[in-house]
Amino acid sequence: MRTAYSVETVRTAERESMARLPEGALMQRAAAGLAATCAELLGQVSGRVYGSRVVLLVGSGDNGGDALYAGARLARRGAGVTAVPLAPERAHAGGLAALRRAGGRVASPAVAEELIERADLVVDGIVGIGGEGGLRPEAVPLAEAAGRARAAVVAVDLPSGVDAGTGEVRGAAFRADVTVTFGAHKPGLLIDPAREYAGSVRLVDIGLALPGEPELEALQHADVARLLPVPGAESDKYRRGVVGIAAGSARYPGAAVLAVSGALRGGAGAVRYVGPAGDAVIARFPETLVSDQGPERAGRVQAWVVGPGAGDDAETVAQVLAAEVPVLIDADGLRLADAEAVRARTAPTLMTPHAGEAAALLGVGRAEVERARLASVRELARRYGAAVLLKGSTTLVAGPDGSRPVRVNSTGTPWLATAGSGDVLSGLAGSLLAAGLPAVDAGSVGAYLHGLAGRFAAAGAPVGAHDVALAVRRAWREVGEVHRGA
Ligand SMILES: NC(=O)C1=CN([C@@H]2O[C@H](COP(=O)(O)OP(=O)(O)OC[C@H]3O[C@@H](n4cnc5c(N)ncnc54)[C@H](OP(=O)(O)O)[C@@H]3O)[C@@H](O)[C@H]2O)[C@@H](O)CC1
Ligand SMILES: Nc1ncnc2c1ncn2[C@@H]1O[C@H](COP(=O)(O)OP(=O)(O)O)[C@@H](O)[C@H]1O
Ligand SMILES: [K+]
Repeated sequence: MRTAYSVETVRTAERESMARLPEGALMQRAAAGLAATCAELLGQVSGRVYGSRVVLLVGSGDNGGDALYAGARLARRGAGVTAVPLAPERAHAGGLAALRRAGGRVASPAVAEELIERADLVVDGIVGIGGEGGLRPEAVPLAEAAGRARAAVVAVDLPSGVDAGTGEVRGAAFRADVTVTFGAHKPGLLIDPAREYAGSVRLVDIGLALPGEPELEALQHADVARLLPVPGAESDKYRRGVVGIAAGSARYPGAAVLAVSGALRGGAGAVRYVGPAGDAVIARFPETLVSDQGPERAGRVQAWVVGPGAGDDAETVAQVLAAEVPVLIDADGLRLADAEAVRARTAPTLMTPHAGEAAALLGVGRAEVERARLASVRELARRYGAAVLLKGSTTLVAGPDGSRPVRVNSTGTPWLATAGSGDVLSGLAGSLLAAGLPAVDAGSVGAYLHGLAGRFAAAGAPVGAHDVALAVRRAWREVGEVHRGA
């Protein structure tokens, strides 16, 4: 499990470690890790460290201190290192002295853009977890120059300008090729839009003992492998779970077919389809149990999926919400569901909106949800008393009370932004619910497999939702391998 901790938790751990260690020890560990990554990148960009040109952009806090000490290490290896302190009188004094002792130079912000243009490596040490608000105006031209330059850009702890705790980006921010972060991932490094600014993220262990719960957790292969439902010798199709799919309409029969295609690959022993698209479903998947009697009379299921392509069929949604089994609500179902009925449910509920649907439920604009995904998913979970999976470039899954930790999915690909791929996900996650997974696990395991399947199906070229459904089996096998190997 990969985790991310809030700034507050990291600060507490930092204080505890500092009390035990000699002064400056944490910063030296951070700087050593940072310098190692810088040296590696210089090797890639200019073939060597010796003789390469490095520019340090230095703010007035410890983030700048990290950059200066790392710069001193590079200067000792023969790099030409120039520091540009944005507020020279307040730059980290020990760091500046160390850089000078190692042969590094110090330049005025007036020449920063020129230096950046000629650099092999730019180190963004302007601001880290002490940052508030967006990048300050004087730093904006530097971020733009770094974006234009051919130099590799390394961010210290975080790209300056992004919000460490939420992943929000207000205005300009540095775009890094690599971010070297210390002690723990910060939530912003795993959540868009900030995640995109961070490039690839490397964690340097500086020996922090992190107490308390993480803010975010990301499942990895081994975690998913442990959660996958696998039939035992005594299993039969009913014991494996029956998932009911109440989806599709005369207008959107394809949504039903796609939800069923996901459900057939999610571990339930049988898929029951209820709705007006039975003929289309059977034509594609003869193994489906089809009924046109409505959810109440369709026969037993262990979980329902309701909503994909459902049009305006509010009665079906109401019937599903009244069932005493886990329910996944997606797409039109989210619009048609009565909020009181959702809150009154006693069995688990998993809602799976994309940003637009989440915005409609919260009564805000879509951009607001995309800007603040973590707060949005938590707020929805709290309001509905339901687990919520917020889809999109970063998929987040929050438990019913929106508390910590929220799961973040790391496997997706933008190729998944294709019509109907959400329907596949709802069938898949619903099937996992029917197989007995708790709502947050069903959502996060579903998103994990779906993301991996999207990668396999796409392999660098466009895909349709159907291709994603087909690739779920490969994703499952790949994850399962870890388990068998363990
Ligand atoms: N956690 C750990 O264990 C360890 C942490 N370490 C490192 O310490 C870093 C945290 O250091 P920190 O607390 O000194 O804050 P930091 O991020 O340098 O920024 C504060 C300064 O920036 C300024 N400033 C504020 N907002 C701004 C903005 N929007 N745009 C521009 N400037 C802005 C503000 O200046 P002022 O308001 O005074 O002008 C303030 O003085 C952390 O990220 C990591 O790198 C490691 O050394 C080892 C162990
Ligand atoms: N930029 C992106 N990066 C990664 N995954 C994405 C991106 N955009 C969309 N997705 C994923 O694609 C799927 C789209 O679902 P949804 O928006 O419901 O589409 P539809 O309604 O057409 O099925 C979701 O799983 C979502 O997380
Ligand atoms: K930074």
